[in-house]
Amino acid sequence: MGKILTIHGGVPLKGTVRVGGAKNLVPKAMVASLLGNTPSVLRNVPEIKDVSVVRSLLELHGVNVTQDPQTGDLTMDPTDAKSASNRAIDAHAGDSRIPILFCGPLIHSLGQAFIPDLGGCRIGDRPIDFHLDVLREFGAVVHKGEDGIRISAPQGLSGAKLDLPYPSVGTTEQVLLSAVRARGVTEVRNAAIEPEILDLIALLQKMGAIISVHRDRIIRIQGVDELQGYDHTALPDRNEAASWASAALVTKGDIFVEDAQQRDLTAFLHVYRQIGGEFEVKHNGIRFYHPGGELNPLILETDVHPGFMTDWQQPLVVALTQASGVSVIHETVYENRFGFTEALQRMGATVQVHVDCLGSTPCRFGHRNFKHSAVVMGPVDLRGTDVDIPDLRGGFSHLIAALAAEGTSTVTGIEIINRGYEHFTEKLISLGANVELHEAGVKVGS
Ligand SMILES: CC(=O)N[C@H]1[C@@H](OP(=O)(O)OP(=O)(O)OC[C@H]2O[C@@H](n3ccc(=O)[nH]c3=O)[C@H](O)[C@@H]2O)O[C@H](CO)[C@@H](O)[C@@H]1O
Ligand SMILES: C=C(OP(=O)(O)O)C(=O)O
Repeated sequence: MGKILTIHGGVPLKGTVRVGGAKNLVPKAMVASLLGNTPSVLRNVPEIKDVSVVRSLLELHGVNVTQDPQTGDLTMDPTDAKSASNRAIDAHAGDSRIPILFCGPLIHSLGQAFIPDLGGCRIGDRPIDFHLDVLREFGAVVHKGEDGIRISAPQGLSGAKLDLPYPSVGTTEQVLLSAVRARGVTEVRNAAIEPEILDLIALLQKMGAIISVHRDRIIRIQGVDELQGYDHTALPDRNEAASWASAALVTKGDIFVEDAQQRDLTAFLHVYRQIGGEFEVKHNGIRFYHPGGELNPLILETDVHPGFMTDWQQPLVVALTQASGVSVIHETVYENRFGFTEALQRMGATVQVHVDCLGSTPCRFGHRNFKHSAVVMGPVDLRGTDVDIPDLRGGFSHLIAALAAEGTSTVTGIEIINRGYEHFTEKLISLGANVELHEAGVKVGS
């Protein structure tokens, strides 16, 4: 039986939380360790589900993974890498999106890869066509089976000239992790340039990779025969930081987010200030707080970096339910990221979702049946209710709405939160939240 979180709302969250290493970098950095011929050391590793899934997959492939009990730093030694049985790999079907990134490294070290069905948040169809297309351009052969995808490269991987249909984060990572040891030069146009991608490039550069980043989203990679292990400290999780910032605004609180980095949050901070949230950038983090008074509504579009990150959208929508007036949000990255607003409406929020592109940039989802724009009217008084967490950020949004609401909420599916927020309940309690966690009828923390 899963855990149940009971939330007694109405308490402003106040105090300090430290964000861990980025969920959207750390598991990929772990995959990169397979490319080296000596051990890699990864620091600032969060205790989240994707890390344990990738650790298990690395171990199945013969990588010796050890963790420092004090610091949590991971050492990954790939010198005895070996093929794993499809059946063992398939036990991780549906757990995470990261397995698709094993393709290049496994082909380089073992000649082939088997990829189980992917997991991740259900916020759209999330196809992997771009990934498979670029792998084919590198010379890989893709066999789609009932249980997963088998990829081989009888002639090895060769550099390619690529132009992505969209600056996909995962596909850009696929290109990097495949091209660094491919024969010859790769050039990728329309690449993603998110901070986590640049951190992955930094780490690959430490391994000996030859990579240059150019203007207009162009990345060039000169393949090399061998790479060494790396010693790298993961960048802090900007999405966790933005989530806590929204929590401060929604609960009328004051949260110091230790290790939050301004340079990775510029677009978020700009919007936060427009709404009427206050922040103070310090040498070791950022303080986020509600200054009192009314919040302002706004018009917002999510976009690829350096735009407003889609993973910030869901928690911020809760803050917009507290703004005085009408806000319009156009989600241009995922076609189905407003499902979470149904529970917000049950809590008293006024949110309408539309299939039209309600923004200045017509997106890939316009004139199709995707409810990818939202109109939010505020301010409203939120009231507690029962919620079942649908996905990572939608779940965080429900939790902060419940924390701000009048009355009690009962939350199931809380395990999903562990995909992106380490020690979540402990952090909430340290911020003064009035919550109780029950497991199979037993209270385990309050
Ligand atoms: C583990 C991880 O890092 N997850 C992040 C990563 O996801 P992920 O790497 O999956 O996201 P992508 O940037 O690839 O996806 C962006 C868009 O491209 C589409 N697409 C992508 C690949 C493909 O083969 N075909 C295709 O159509 C997707 O459906 C989506 O609509 O970047 C997203 C966008 O910043 C973030 O929200 C996720 O938190
Ligand atoms: C969409 C997200 O993650 P994933 O790509 O791992 O599903 C997220 O972190 O909000």
